[in-house]
Amino acid sequence: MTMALHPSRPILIVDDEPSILLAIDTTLQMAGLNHTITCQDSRRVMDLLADTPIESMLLDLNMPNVDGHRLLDDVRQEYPDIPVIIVTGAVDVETAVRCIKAGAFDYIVKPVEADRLVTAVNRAISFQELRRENQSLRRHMLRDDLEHPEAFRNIITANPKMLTLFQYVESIAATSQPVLIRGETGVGKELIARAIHRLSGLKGRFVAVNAAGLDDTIFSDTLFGHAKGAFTGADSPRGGLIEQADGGTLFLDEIGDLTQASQVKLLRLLQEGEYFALGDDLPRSSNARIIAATNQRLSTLLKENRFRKDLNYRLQTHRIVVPPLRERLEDVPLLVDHFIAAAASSLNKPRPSVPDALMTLLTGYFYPGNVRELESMIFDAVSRHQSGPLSIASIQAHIDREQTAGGSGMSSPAVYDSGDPPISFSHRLPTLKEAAQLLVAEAMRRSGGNQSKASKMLGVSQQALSKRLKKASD
Ligand SMILES: Nc1ncnc2c1ncn2[C@@H]1O[C@H](COP(=O)(O)OP(=O)(O)OP(=O)(O)O)[C@@H](O)[C@H]1O
Repeated sequence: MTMALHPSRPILIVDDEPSILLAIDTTLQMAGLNHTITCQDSRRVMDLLADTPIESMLLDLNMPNVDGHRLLDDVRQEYPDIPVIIVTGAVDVETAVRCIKAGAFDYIVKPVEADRLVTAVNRAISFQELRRENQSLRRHMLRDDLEHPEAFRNIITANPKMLTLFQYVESIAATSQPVLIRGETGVGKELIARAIHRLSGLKGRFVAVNAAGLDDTIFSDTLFGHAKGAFTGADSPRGGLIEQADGGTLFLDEIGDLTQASQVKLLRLLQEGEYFALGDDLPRSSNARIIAATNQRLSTLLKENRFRKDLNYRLQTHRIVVPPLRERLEDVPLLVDHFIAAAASSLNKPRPSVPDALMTLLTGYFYPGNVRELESMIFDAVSRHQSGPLSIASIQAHIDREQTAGGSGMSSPAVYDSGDPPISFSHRLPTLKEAAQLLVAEAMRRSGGNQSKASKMLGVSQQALSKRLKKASD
């Protein structure tokens, strides 16, 4: 029987003397702290930390090459969350004070007493558990600020902007005014629209219509229905989707694609609550609440006279902008977990684990197709999965394809290519923050996920790159 590893992340022991490494390791193992890594060469420590998330660290001070003081400073700077316990032969008070001032978690003098060592390490583990619990509580507290968190249960996020957006949704859900939801493709606009409907108290149905590519006749027929004989083949009258949304919500997706004629009809519906079925002169009335969505910039369409000002004005009462996934990369690990569980259950497979390198790749990607793209990458990877951790291959191949093809061609704000010239932008320039994320993602892709190579390409230290990737995934 294999024993469970404790703690879940390893304890790193750094000392240049093999006999001391062995003694400390054995003491910890005997106390049930069996998840350890030992390192005799202090020059390797920062690389090791970049590759492996650790729980806590035991650090000798007097070592050749990089001494413990310098390492303590570097670790505190790059990984301030890791508790560092100094284990040293130096008994003088000044050294101890200097280490504690530099941020050491504890200070133990050699020869090491087993009890003292085990207590210190256990304290560091409890400290880490408390810190993680705090983080998770903070996430929940943000949700606790909501009156009806259950309305958003299928929207996975820990992003403060999204949670503020949920609060706004709660405050406007019960009004009868239209709502306009903007955001790139696949960010979850329809999920938000459904949450609004759930919170609205409306008894009718939620009916979704996608206006993309519909000419005025098809749009009108789909939405408003037709009278008998309205056109060839209209042998009997038929109600449109607006009838099905009576007393409920009509979700009109891709309204930026509406023809001018359809825009006039939508405006009438919004202003008067009236519409005409095709081939009918008598107006009918509707009490459906309208939620419209678009992934286009209406300001651009307005300037180009492709969207009516009066319609835009009518839609502006309640506006919601859903941030793209690349601006809330902290959601990626949560979404990955969620989609892996969903995919494993729908494909009737055991849940594979996610290797760190895969998570690093995923948290450095630009996501032109946002959450939908992540969802389909994960489903694809799980469906190909045989055994062991989830393979990086299909996801890496997807990212490579997207990047060499210059994005998905959807509403990708920046399209770039791995050949020369290296970067070209489509609809708008990315912000500096986006451009930095883009470069990091590209370097990680070109280096096959190798941080050391990627950091050289980017001209930053591996620690700086690792910090950036970690920040994105925390
Ligand atoms: N935060 C989220 N948590 C879980 N699933 C999500 C989240 N956001 C989006 N999804 C999933 O991603 C997919 C796309 O979401 P949705 O259709 O709501 O996006 P959209 O912005 O309306 O896209 P489009 O503009 O292309 O119509 C859906 O399968 C949805 O369930």
